[in-house]
Amino acid sequence: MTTSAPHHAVPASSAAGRRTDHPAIEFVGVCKDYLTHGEAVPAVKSLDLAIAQGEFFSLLGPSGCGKTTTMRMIAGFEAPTAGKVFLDGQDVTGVAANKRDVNMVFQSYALFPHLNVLQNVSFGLERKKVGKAEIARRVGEILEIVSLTGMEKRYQKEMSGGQQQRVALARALVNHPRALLLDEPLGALDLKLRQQMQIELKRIQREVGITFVYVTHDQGEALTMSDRIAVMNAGLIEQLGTPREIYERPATRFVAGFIGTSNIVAAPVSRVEGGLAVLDLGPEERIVVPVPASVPAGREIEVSVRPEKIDLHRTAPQAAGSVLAGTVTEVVYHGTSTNYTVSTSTGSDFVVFDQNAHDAEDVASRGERVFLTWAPQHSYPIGV
Ligand SMILES: Nc1ncnc2c1ncn2[C@@H]1O[C@H](COP(=O)(O)OP(=O)(O)OP(=O)(O)O)[C@@H](O)[C@H]1O
Repeated sequence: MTTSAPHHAVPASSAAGRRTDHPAIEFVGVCKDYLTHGEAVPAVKSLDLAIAQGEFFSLLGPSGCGKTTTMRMIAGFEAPTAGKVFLDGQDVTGVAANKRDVNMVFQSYALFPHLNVLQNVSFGLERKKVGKAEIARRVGEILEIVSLTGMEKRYQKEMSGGQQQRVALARALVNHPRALLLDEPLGALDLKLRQQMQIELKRIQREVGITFVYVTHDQGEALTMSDRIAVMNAGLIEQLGTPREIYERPATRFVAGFIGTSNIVAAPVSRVEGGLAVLDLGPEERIVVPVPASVPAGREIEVSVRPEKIDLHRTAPQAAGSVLAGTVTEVVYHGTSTNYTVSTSTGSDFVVFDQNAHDAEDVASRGERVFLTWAPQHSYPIGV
């Protein structure tokens, strides 16, 4: 096993009883090329990343962006073409997968069909020759955490998909790995069960205190469960932050478009007043957005605003912030909200989510002229 001097220090914390001054997982200048038909094709390009002890960390991005490759390099199933991988401050770049003390959970549960729940979860500990009483204690504890107490005698075919995934989780957690890697583990479940399991997974992670690295292309899933998210695109991290930071302040156009729905307008700054840029779009139409002092009048910027931040009016409003006029082209009733598409003079269609808190006669109809307003702090410039 190759080891190096401790890498660099972060505040001490504990995960599964482990105390260390290092990130649970760290990538330094990691690149991964795959050799395809004699040609090196980059899958991960220069990744620097530190995942804290006990963190629920998600890698989020579209198909082919390099999420699974990144995960496989943590597990040791792939070796980086360049750079180093550290676990708890220890250089594991050349260490075999079975010596890394990380476990993986996949979409397919890969349970032993001829073993019951108890036997499936005990299997790894028995192979490690852990004592019978200790196995019973640890298995009992983990089955309680994943809410499977009472199902010890069941076989795979006698359980629902969600229950099978809990067994797979219990089996992966029972020997207290340094980190648990989860690759789209809820992909096979239907929507309702998936949403239940998202909340359950977060609770389980909090209870066991083990670092979870979660791979998904589902932004809702990542926003619901993660402490932090790395949004990946074409082998690079586009943005790394808390769910709120990623959603409220997408750093790039890609992130703004990939996470939720964004309305984006590009226009020159007419003037800057007290930290707010005003983009005049017509006699009564303007966008008002906070900008840093470095943005001068005359510069074209892209401004983004989320659909739920916009108020829709059927008569011209008196508003201090942004005002746009437009025509409703689409009205879709969603139960909790009505979603409007509004064609505006900016050349972009705007999407507005209107909470259904008012009477049915207040709903605007297709073809109607409407006004959109939102507060300055609810829009932000992209990449400024
Ligand atoms: N073994 C391999 N050989 C050659 N190319 C590969 C191999 N594995 C992955 N790739 C390529 O590397 C890139 C990243 O793949 P990766 O599986 O990491 O993406 P992903 O984000 O996990 O995608 P998905 O969500 O579809 O699983 C893709 O372009 C993929 O085609």
